[in-house]
Amino acid sequence: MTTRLTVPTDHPYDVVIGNGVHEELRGLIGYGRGVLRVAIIHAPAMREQAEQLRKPLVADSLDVHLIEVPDSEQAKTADVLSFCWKVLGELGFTRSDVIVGLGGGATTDLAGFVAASWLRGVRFVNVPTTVLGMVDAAVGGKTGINTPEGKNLVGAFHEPAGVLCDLDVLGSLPAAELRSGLAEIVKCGFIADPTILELIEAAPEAVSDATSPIVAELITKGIAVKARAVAGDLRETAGGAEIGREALNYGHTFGHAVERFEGYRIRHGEAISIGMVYVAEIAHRSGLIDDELLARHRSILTTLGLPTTYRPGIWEALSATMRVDKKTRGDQLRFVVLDGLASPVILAGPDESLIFDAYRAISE
Ligand SMILES: NC(=O)c1ccc[n+]([C@@H]2O[C@H](COP(=O)([O-])OP(=O)(O)OC[C@H]3O[C@@H](n4cnc5c(N)ncnc54)[C@H](O)[C@@H]3O)[C@@H](O)[C@H]2O)c1
Ligand SMILES: O=C(O)C(=O)C[C@@H](O)[C@H](O)[C@H](O)COP(=O)(O)O
Ligand SMILES: [Zn+2]
Repeated sequence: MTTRLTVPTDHPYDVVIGNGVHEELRGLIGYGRGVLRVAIIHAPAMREQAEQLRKPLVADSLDVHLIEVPDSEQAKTADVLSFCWKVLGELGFTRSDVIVGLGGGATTDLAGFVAASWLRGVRFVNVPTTVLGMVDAAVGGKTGINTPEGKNLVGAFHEPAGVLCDLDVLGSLPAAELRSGLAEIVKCGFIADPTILELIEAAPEAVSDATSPIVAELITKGIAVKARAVAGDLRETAGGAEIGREALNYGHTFGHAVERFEGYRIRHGEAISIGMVYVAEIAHRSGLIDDELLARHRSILTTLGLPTTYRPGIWEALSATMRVDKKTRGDQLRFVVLDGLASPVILAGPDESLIFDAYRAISE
């Protein structure tokens, strides 16, 4: 079965989800727009998939180039970005040409930013190959790279022309990468769709197979949450009572600080898992959520084999990194917290002692 979800922004686009759907790439690229060249940006591990995507496009007389970039977070650097610009320059890549980002979230974040920055913006299609990429990174148009000072500090909002989730590629996904993607799906459950949590809690063992129907259902539900969140607030500018897209940042203020402290040797979803428990502790200590909802964070994430604790004794470093989080305004830290299940709100400027105590509660 093929599912087609539309992300209803000002420039709506489709997310196609199904098995063996790679041929749909043609439609998402959109041949009617004078496209001559396609550049497929991919990590080394995705070389075979890139060749597979290339064939039908070449048969359609397109000039298709593969741009191989380093794996994972090593791709999200200014040097790699600059390398991609050089290749596009040499190819004579024009505004009617199309970039394809093929791989996990790190690759699609980079490829999206290459597309956003080249000639001030060319079309791009994402072909995510991890659960995390499908459910989160490839959708919504947040693109970018890291700097030595922090995660995703340079980037642009640039929406893809389409997203192609071929579930067949998940057969080779390592278990740890599946778990990492499930963390972002659990996030969607806590902030917007508790049926996600119920599905996982009812059959935790079933979600250990990335190719199972339940994982496909969870991916579809997660994408639906993301599509709704970005639809009305693409640039994350909603304020006041309407939290908008910032809800998707649940667990990320602390999670990004952990990623940076670990030199990106921890997976994004693992860091976000710790970050969600951290922020649930903050909400609990602020009287916003009860014991049960706090405990539910620990229990579902632990059931999935995700971390819920972090190393002690490094508060100063984590706190300093959290201050360059994009939600910070002036010197005021802002956290996405819950004031109930599926009810995300912003907590601005919590007491330093409260956020430190929450750290102590999760560190061991
Ligand atoms: N733009 C957004 O809205 C957004 C949302 C969430 C996360 N992100 C970003 O996404 C990144 C994390 O993405 P990720 O978890 O996909 O990690 P990743 O891109 O680092 O990929 C993880 C690993 O899986 C490998 N891999 C990819 N597909 C595979 C497959 N089908 N089979 C076997 N191995 C495969 C990759 O080569 C890599 O080694 C982070 O940089 C995070 O900041 C962005
Ligand atoms: O799409 C969003 O908005 C998100 O916040 C999704 C997050 O899961 C994702 O990790 C995103 O890259 C974080 O963005 P940032 O703005 O905090 O860098
Ligand atoms: Zn994330």
